[in-house]
Amino acid sequence: MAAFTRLPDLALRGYGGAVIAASDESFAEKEALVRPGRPAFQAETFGNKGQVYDGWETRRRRTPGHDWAIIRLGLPGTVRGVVIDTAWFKGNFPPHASVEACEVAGSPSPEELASAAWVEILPRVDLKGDAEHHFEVRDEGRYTHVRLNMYPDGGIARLRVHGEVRPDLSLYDGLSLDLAALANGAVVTGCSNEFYSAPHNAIAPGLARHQAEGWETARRRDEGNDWIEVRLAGRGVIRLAELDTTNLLFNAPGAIRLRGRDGDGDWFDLLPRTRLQPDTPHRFRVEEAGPVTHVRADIYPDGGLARIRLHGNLA
Ligand SMILES: NC(=O)NC(NC(N)=O)C(=O)[O-]
Repeated sequence: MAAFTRLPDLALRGYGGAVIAASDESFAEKEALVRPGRPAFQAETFGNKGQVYDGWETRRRRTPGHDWAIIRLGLPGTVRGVVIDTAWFKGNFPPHASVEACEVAGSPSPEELASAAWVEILPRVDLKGDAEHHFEVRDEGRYTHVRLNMYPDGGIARLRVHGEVRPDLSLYDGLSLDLAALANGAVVTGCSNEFYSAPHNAIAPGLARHQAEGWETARRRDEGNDWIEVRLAGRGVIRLAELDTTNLLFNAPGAIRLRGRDGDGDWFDLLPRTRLQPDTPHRFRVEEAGPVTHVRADIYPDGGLARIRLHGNLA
């Protein structure tokens, strides 16, 4: 698997991504492109529009041109790689695709985006049927939207746009914010175990609807404890910690300890070892702590967290 897939998928529906326009979606809906999870398939499930696919599928073109879809990134940022997945599209995959990107502030309509300064971040590539294609992107731009082009027509199950989140934090000037939020530019820099679900889930937007939408570790069989480390959105002072064990009923940690460090400095306590309850959104004030750039949460002994939110102010 390409290294860039460790980075968050900026287009993911759960991160606020949306497919806002497409040239055509006669056979299967464009929204599927940014759905989480592997594409599903059941043979010979014919509806009134043909075989049912978990993906975006256009009609067979009878005119020149090509099909395209515009995706608003939920998290604007720099793209390091894209995954174009033609899963289950075997006799109807597009033989070629390309990806463009643009940066437009605010909330532009699809019509307004037509005249944006689109940059080709992935030149036309060859595609196979029923395959996950990984393409590295070498472009330092910050983008808010991407346009997936397929030549000439066909079906693509998923588009993943992995990269580094680059939010516009000027909106928060003078205000407090969640310094640990992925959407604000925080990133998980390490964790002890991610057997069941990814640590980035713990700093994702919104609430976890079930256990798999949080971070969950395997059962520990030694004397140690699990932990997660986050590089904050910026250097800041934390005032309030929200430590959410929602959906962890029989596997919530028994306790948690929060420590912070400022750059390369030593770790110091933000929250001493504190008891946790299962399936509970705990809130704790953080008193008298100096500015930090990184936070480490130690959970005892294992389990995971649905969410970790660290509200405060940029220093
Ligand atoms: N059997 C098919 O999948 N046919 C086609 N697509 C759908 N969805 O039925 C097609 O023509 O590309």
